[in-house]
Amino acid sequence: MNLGAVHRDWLIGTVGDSVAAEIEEAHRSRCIAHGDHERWNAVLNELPAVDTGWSIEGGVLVAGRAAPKPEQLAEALRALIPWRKGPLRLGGVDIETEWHSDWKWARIAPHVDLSGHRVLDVGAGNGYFGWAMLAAGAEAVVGCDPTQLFIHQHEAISHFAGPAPNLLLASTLEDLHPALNDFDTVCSFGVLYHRRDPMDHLDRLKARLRPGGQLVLETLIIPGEDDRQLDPPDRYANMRNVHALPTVPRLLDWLEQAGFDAPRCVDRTLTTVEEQRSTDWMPFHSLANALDPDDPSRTIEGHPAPLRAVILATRPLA
Ligand SMILES: Nc1ncnc2c1ncn2[C@@H]1O[C@H](C[S@+](CC[C@H]([NH3+])C(=O)[O-])CC(=O)[O-])[C@@H](O)[C@H]1O
Repeated sequence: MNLGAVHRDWLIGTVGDSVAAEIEEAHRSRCIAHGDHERWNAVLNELPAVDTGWSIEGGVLVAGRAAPKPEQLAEALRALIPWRKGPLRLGGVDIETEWHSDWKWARIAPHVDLSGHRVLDVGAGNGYFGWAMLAAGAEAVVGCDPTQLFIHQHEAISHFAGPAPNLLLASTLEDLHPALNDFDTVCSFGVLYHRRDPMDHLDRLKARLRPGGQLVLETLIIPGEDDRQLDPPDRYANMRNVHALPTVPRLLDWLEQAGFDAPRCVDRTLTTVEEQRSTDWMPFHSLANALDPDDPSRTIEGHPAPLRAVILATRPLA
């Protein structure tokens, strides 16, 4: 899994030849380390050649002209299930993803100016938001995500979209090459609560920003105006890997402690079973299975149901 020419050229122009080669090699070796890589790669190699191009239409990422045999293409793309982030239309095939990621983006976009920005999207999934960010004027988006399936999905999307400065590197934030820094905007959507040490995550996000750059943080919170956090002792909404969930005041306090300027909350929204749901393209359990059937304001473990906040903050100039 090498990077496309546009992605390699962008890296070379940003970090130089030898570091770009190191980044590409780390990406390749992480992708091929997965036991399903050969199977996923075979799908990518069989994708039909179509006219490329992309646009976002009513929140749907539409990539590539309609393929001549849509049923065959749909069958091929099903081999990359579960499709979580979208909605997508690839080569004319509609992929109803688990998440209406366009709804999340609609809550974030009015508050951020990405014009001409180099953006880092941490935990980018299949890179859906990268396209939305390019459409909003970003110059280039570098996503990182350690989940190899999502990298293969990004390859499939890029096959139809054609060359674009929406890179997706197979890496955690912690392992991302140190030369990838000085971003104008760093985004972390849906990642903080998966980290055992939220302060460490915030420090790492700050380190990737240029002085004066903006952080856009989206994460699960709990309701309340007091300074508190929930540390789920076991699962939260069926997920094993959820750690601290703060109130907004506690979250803003974390950002101040991490040395960000002017942290502020611009949105709080309950996640609905319309926004996150099982579909033909993500046929496993989803949010509806994680809520108490008698009281959907609670998770099945008895915690407050998923509530998400969007926070903006700035890395100080000095
Ligand atoms: N250490 C890490 N570094 C980077 N990525 C990580 C790490 N650990 C996990 N991930 C990745 O973070 C993503 C979390 S999902 C949010 C996706 C998108 N942002 C969204 O907002 O829809 C959660 C959700 O669906 O809410 C997954 O793709 C992981 O592989």
